[in-house]
Amino acid sequence: MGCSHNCDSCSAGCGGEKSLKVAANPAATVRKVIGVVSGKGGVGKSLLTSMLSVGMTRRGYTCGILDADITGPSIPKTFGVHDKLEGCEEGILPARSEGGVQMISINLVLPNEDDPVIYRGPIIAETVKQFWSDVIWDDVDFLFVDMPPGTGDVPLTVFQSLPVDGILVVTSPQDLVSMIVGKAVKMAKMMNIPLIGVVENYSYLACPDCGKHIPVFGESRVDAVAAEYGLPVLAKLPIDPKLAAAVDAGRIEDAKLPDELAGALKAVEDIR
Ligand SMILES: Nc1ncnc2c1ncn2[C@@H]1O[C@H](COP(=O)(O)OP(=O)(O)OP(=O)(O)O)[C@@H](O)[C@H]1O
Repeated sequence: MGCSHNCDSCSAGCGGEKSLKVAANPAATVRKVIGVVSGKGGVGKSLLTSMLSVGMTRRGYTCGILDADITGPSIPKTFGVHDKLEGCEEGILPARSEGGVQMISINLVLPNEDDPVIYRGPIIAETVKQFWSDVIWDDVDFLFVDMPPGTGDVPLTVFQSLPVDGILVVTSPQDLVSMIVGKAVKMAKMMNIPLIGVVENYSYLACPDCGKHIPVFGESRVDAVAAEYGLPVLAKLPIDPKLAAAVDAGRIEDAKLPDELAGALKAVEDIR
């Protein structure tokens, strides 16, 4: 039998290694929690998180985003959400995009969106935990957690504290793919978190005149590396200026998502 993470009511006698899992808000319902991680900044992790939520919402699921990138939050802006969060006696109510994506982000709490977040590590970790324990997620099928890059404090907190059902690793052709995927695989294994697969972003640019695929950041090596770790490559996403413009305008929900995203959406759907 798997660990229930409740040592108080368990008789397994496994040595008393207490679970660090944090209980969700009693009024919240979240069916699956998916982490989106990357080895370094700027590879498109937040855009992928947003597109997965939009894509799964279009497939009829209720989606939420927990923006765990506390010092570099970008999710609300991508969805054009600027209202401050509200609460009730039971907890914090997530903000909602026009399309119904629920979200929580430090940017929805700060007096001004461009205020910097100057928190010490332990405060950042507590904030992320509160985004789980205090928020009344409303009947969410898939909660995507946008993680800061790397394998630092916040990913560790998320993996230890939240019931993560799987993670997606985002890379770019430029990345030191082998090392980055290797680190993510090892961390996930150490923390007993299933790896769903790898998504390569910035794979190519389609020439607007002839449609030829130009590998702007070099030839991809993601297939060989993913195979080495027994992981599927779920998508190779193009550089798409229209997507960048939609993000900048806060209109990601109006954007045409790349066809290549279908593999990643299916992989998420399959973990139901
Ligand atoms: N495939 C793409 N086509 C066009 N623009 C993209 C693409 N992927 C990402 N971008 C743009 O590149 C910028 C960086 O992307 P994003 O913020 O998603 O990266 P990130 O990995 O989350 O970065 P950080 O580590 O800072 O959180 C954004 O402006 C985003 O809109």
